[in-house]
Amino acid sequence: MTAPQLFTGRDLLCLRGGRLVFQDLDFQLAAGGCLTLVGPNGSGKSTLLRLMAGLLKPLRGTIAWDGVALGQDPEAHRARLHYVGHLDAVKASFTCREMLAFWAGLRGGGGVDAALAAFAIDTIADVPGRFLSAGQRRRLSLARLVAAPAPLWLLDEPTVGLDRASVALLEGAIARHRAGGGRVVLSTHIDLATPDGDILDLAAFAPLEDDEAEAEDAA
Ligand SMILES: Nc1ncnc2c1ncn2[C@@H]1O[C@H](COP(=O)(O)OP(=O)(O)OP(=O)(O)O)[C@@H](O)[C@H]1O
Repeated sequence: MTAPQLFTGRDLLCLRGGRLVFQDLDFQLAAGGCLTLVGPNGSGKSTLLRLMAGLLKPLRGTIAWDGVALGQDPEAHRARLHYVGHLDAVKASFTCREMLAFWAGLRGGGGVDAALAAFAIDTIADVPGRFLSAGQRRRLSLARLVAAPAPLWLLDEPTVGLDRASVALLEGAIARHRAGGGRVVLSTHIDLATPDGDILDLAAFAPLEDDEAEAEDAA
């Protein structure tokens, strides 16, 4: 029997702006898994998601996919993930359908109609980005997860701006992704249904005052 492929972080320590954000942090995520990052403002949830995406590097520790450190094959890692951050990269002049077709084209996916349906934006498929409400823009940003499948979803506060019905649509999309072996890491300040998922509380990895002073000296 072969060992399951794991997405792992070991002994992570991260500085931002010369300040220690978290230390001694480990995580592990198997196929079909979901990891929910919680913790107070500034505890490092967005920072950890950016490390997982390969957009930032830890000062110490290693993040690896199936035992291969992200730095060894950054292109392969970029190709396997979708990162949805706080900003919705929606073009003002593109309709929802055009935007999804553009994203799908970039990633070799073709599920535009499925993506429109998954986030109930089929009724506004031909509305240009400039006319979308905040919640509609967010739904469009999330729909690209479905338009161009990728094994790893990294979602930074994906529910911001969503109404209750849209939160339920997101929960459904995450459940289907996981059922197909996909992995999800998300940060949230609200309860999101992620059955059998794991929770990582960033508050548990906050530096002690002495550690902070040391990090500032070292930076
Ligand atoms: N670009 C940056 N330069 C310097 N420091 C930063 C930068 N971005 C974030 N930080 C700092 O890193 C720490 C962690 O921020 P981060 O955004 O990861 O927290 P968070 O847990 O996602 O917070 P929130 O719940 O408010 O979204 C904070 O102290 C923040 O001030």
